[in-house]
Parts: sequence; C-alpha cells; structure tokens
Amino acid sequence: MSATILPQAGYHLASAGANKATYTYSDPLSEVPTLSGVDVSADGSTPIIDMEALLGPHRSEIIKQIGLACEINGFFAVKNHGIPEMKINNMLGTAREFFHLPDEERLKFRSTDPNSVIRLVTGFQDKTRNIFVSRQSLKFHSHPVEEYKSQWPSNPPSFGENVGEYCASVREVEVAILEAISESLGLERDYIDKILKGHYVSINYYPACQESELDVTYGVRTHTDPTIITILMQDDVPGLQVINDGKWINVNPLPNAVVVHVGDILQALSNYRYKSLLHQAIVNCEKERVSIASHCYPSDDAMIGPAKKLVDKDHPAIYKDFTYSEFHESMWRVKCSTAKRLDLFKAARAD
Ligand SMILES: O=C(O)CCC(=O)C(=O)O
Ligand SMILES: [Fe+2]
Repeated sequence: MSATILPQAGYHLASAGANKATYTYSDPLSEVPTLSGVDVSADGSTPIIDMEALLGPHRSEIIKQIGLACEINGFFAVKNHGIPEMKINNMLGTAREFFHLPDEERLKFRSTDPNSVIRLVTGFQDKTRNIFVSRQSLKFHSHPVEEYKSQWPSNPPSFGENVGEYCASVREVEVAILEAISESLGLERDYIDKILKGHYVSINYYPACQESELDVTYGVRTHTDPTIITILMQDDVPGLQVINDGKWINVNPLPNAVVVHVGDILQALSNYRYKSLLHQAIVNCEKERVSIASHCYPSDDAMIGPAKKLVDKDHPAIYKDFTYSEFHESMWRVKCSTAKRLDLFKAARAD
C-alpha cells in the first residue's frame, strides 16, 4: 500500500485532516524546525541489527555495527528482538481499540499537564504556522508494570494485560540494547543500565487524513526525543521519516522489527559522539496508523553529562555534568523540540 504524500507549501507532507480538529490552540513550542524544501528519498537505507546474534559468538561484531549505526545514522532497526509476534499484535489491537472508543471515553485522560501520570494529547492546529498536527497519543509510565497498571485505562478491558505484556518484553530489549550501546562506547556493559529508571510509553494514533483548507498536516512535527533511546514499533503503515546525511528518508516498517532512536540523553552521555535523531511522522490519506514509542529515561538524580572515559585532551567535554531532573525541568521551560535544549548544559569551553 502506498502512503499518499502531497507536496504542499514546500513540504512533502499530506494536506488534510484539519476539519477533523476538535481542539484548536496555539502551539506552545517556540522552536520547531521547519526544514522546508527538503527531499525525501523513498528508499532510505535502514541499518538492521540482528539481536539474536548479540548472544552468540559474534557479539563484538554486532556491537561494532550498533556503534556505527548510532554514530552515522542515529537509528537502526532490530530484528529477532524476542518480543513475541502475538504480544505485538495484541498491543497494536488494543491501541486501535482505545482510539476507536467514543470521545467521552478517551477524553477522560486528556491533560495538558506534562507531569500527569497518564495523559491523552489530541491533534491540534498551530494557528501561527497554519498547520495541523494530527497525532493523538496516550502517554503513560510503564515500568515497573505492576506499579503503574492501575492508572491505565480499563477500557478496552484488554488494555492492562496486553500493554503490560508488551511493555515487559520491550524492557528486556531495552536493557540488552543499552548494554550493547555502552560497550560500543568502550564503557562497562552496565554503565547505562545503572542509571536507567523507567520507560514512558506513547501510543501514537494517526487518523487517516481528509481534505482540508489548511496548508499542511503533519503526523508529528520534527523533533528529537528527550530520552536515552526510544524503541519504536510501527504497524504496517509507513509514516516515520528521519534525517540522514542531511536528507529526509522514509523508515518504512519492516515486519516484526522495532526501530531504535538515539535520544538527547545518549547524545550528552556519549559526549556528542552519538547524535539525537531528528525525526517526524507524516500522515497517510488512506489508512490510519499506529506506532508505540517506548521512551527510556534515567533516574532523577542520575548524572548524565559525558562519561568520564570519553573525555580526554583530544575529546574535551562538550557538556557539563547535570542531573536528569535538571534536564527534565529545563525541557519544559525552554520549549524547544530538539536536542538544542541540551545547549543549556554545554561545558564552559564548548561553543
Ligand atoms: O509515529 C512515529 O513514527 C514517530 C513517533 C515519535 O516520534 C514519538 O512518539 O516520539
Ligand atoms: Fe519521537
């Protein structure tokens, strides 16, 4: 199936959807890159990591591949990750069921407070830029599952079980990938695991778009994730685009694979060796799309400046030491949607 992408106003994004907007307010983000006039190459090359091989005799080779993918691409796909296909399908099914519920049922979770334990974010119109951002997402904490489950929706009734099982499986993948990433940087295997705390899930729902008079409809606009890494599982509808080598590329879904993004925290911790991935999602005019992002973040008091081992005379510290809670607090204050929010934490001698 093909995504309908109409060039509009210099973007290769869909026009549409705005007449479906139930909520209209000004976008609070002041710094959102526009990146107009960029080309999208339809067949971006996605590095593919075989996770099963991480456990075998070729571990060091796979770790090298992961390091290169983080350094050069900022993302990679993971196959043979061990999350059973049934758990993935159940998770996607439950996500669809939730977003097909009547408004009054879903909107119980609507909140604009970023600190609320669970919140539904709806599509919105950015009045100043005349664009519509169509993503609806349900965001909530999920690790450990038993601690948070009671706050999740009870409708659909499958939510607790299906989301809980998926999240527990993703956690295992997360830990294994973070161990490999630590090793790829020449750090102790548990360097990142030691500062790891939770994961925060965003169930993203992009309705099929419709004609509208607005200039452009995005699924979600260009941003980086404020995470160590993000593990993204997409259904079979394309939509994810990432910047690679200065160009947008489509990262089309691969059956039974997840996509791992480098996030802002890993950019700081790796002393700018791995760069936080700039990405966005477009909408599809024929089919709805669901993606599940597992945002993995450290504990509040974790120091997330550059690992000491990565700093020397030839590699001066780009960032100073700072805690995750300092980063998190500033993130909402500076209202920036990219890794530029790390600039506040640059070391004195870095420009
Ligand atoms: O749906 C996608 O492909 C991207 C979602 C995303 O970037 C996010 O949830 O942070
Ligand atoms: Fe993202």
